[in-house]
Amino acid sequence: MGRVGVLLLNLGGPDKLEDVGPFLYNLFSDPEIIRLPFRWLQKPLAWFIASRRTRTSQENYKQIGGGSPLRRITEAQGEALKEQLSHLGQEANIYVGMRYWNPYTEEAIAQITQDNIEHLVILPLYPQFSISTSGSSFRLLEKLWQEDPKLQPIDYTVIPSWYKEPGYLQAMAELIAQELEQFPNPDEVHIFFSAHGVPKSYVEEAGDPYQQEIEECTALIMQTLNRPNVHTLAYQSRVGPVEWLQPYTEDALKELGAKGVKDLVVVPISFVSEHIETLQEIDIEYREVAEEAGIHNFRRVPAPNTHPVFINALADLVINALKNPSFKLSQAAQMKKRVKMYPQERWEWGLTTSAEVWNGRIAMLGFIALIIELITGHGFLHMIGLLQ
Ligand SMILES: C=CC1=C(C)c2cc3[nH]c(cc4nc(cc5[nH]c(cc1n2)c(C)c5CCC(=O)O)C(CCC(=O)O)=C4C)c(C)c3C=C
Ligand SMILES: [Fe+2]
Repeated sequence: MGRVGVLLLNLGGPDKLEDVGPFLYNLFSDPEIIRLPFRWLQKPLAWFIASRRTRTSQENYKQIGGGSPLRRITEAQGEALKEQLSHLGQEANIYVGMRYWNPYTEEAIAQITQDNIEHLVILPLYPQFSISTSGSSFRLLEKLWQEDPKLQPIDYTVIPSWYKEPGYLQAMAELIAQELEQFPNPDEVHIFFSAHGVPKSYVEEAGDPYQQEIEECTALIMQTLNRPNVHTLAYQSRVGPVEWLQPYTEDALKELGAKGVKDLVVVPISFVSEHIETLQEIDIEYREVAEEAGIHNFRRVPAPNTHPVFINALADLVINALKNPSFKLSQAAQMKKRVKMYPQERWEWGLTTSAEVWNGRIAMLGFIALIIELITGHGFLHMIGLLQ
C-alpha cells in the first residue's frame, strides 16, 4: 500500500480570549449551523450574533483557563493513534482538520497533497453523525475535492459515524464504572447521559440521524456497562430561540432533584475530548443547577481523550476502513437525504412558528440597519446607493 494518511476532523475552539469573536463568526457563518434563505444574509447575521455572544462566551472560556484545550487534546489523540497504528503494522501520517479554527481543514488538505498521500481515511472525532458537525465538515471537503484537481488521485474513504465501535463502547463503560466506584453505593447512582443538543427541526425536517444515533449509543453503552443503574438521556448547550431536542439537561436535572436523586454521574456523550461544554457547562453550570435541586453528590465522567482502549478503537476503525473503503464524501454529506427546507424557511401566514421566525429575522435586519446607521452616520439605503 502507498502512503497512508488519516484526517481527524473536529470543530476547533479558540486558543485564547481574543480568538473567541472570530471563532464564533466562523461558526455562525456556516449554513449548516444557521440556515438562511438568502446567502447574502449569512455573513451580516453571523457578525451580529457573534458580536452579541462574544462577551458571555469569553467569560466562559476565562473560567477554563482562557482558551479551549480542544486543539491540544486532538493533537495528542493524533499522536497516540499514529503510535497504535504503527504498533499494528500500519504506518500513517495523521492530520488534524478543524472546521472553525486553527488548524483549519483547508490547511490539513494542503499538507496532505504536499505529502503525496495516496490513501486517506477521513475520521470525524464525533461518534454520532449530525449535519451540524460531521456533515458540515464533509460538505466542506466535498467542495475542496470539486475545486482542486490535485485531490482527485487520492483514494479516500469516509467514516460517517462510529458510535457502535466496540472499543469506544468499552472505553465509555470503563470510564463510567471508574466514576461509579467513587460512590459508597455504586448501584444506586443515577447515570445521566448529556448529549449535545441540535435544533429539533434538524431531526424532524432535515432528517438528521443524530437523535436516533444518540439514543442507540446510550443503550449500547448501558448494555456494555452491564450494571443495574437507572439512567436518563438529556440534551445540553442550546443556543437561540428555536426549540432544540428535549429534554433539556437543565430541566432534567431539576426534575431528578425533585424526585429525590442525590447521587448522580454525568456522562458527556457527543464529544471525545474535554472542551468548554464539559469543563465549563457541565462542571460549573450544571453542577450548580444540580446542587440547587438537591443532588449533592454530582460527578462527571471524563471524556475519552487519549484513553488507550479508545485510541485502540480509533486504530481499528482506520484499519477496517483501509481494508473495506466504503463511503465517499458525496454519500456521507448526503446522510440527510430528505432535506428540502427547514420549516422556518417556508413562509406561512398566521400565528405560526414560521411567521414568528420571519418576523424575528426582519426585526434583526432592522436592528442591523440601525447599528450600521449609528456607526457610519449613513442609512442602509445610502450605503447601497439607493439614496443620495
Ligand atoms: C448554534 C448552533 C450550534 C449547534 C447546532 C451545535 C452543534 C454541536 N456542537 C458540537 C460540539 C462543539 N460545539 C462547540 C462550540 C460551540 N458550538 C456552538 C453552537 C452550536 N453547536 C457555539 C456557539 C459554540 C462556541 C462556544 C459557546 O459560545 O458556547 C465545540 C468547541 C468548544 C471549545 O472547546 O471551544 C464543540 C466540540 C456538537 C457535538 C454538536 C452537535 C451534535
Ligand atoms: Fe456546538
